[in-house]
Amino acid sequence: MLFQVRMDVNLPAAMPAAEADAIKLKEKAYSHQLQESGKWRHIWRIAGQYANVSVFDVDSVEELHTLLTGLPLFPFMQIQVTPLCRHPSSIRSTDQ
Ligand SMILES: O=C(O)C[C@H]1C=CC(=O)O1
Repeated sequence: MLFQVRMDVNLPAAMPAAEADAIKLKEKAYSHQLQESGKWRHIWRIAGQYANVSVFDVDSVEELHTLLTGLPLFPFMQIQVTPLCRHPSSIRSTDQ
């Protein structure tokens, strides 16, 4: 099951830089692990914003929920989830 996920990050202005850097490092490692597993298919920065658009390939909505709530930055994110299905005009398989 494919889902588009938009993540908008809002770290508190009062958060010490070292704490923010530590969370971002954990987030990067978590994200790399999920990208390597194939669960997190795409991640794109939204130009000019501390936000991304990602595509997740998961077995269930519950799995997506578990992965998203496990993000180290989850407490500081607004997340929008959009289910995706194959477009009839697409020349690509869902594997690409
Ligand atoms: O920077 C972001 O968009 C937030 C988050 C998502 C992956 C990651 O490494 O950080």
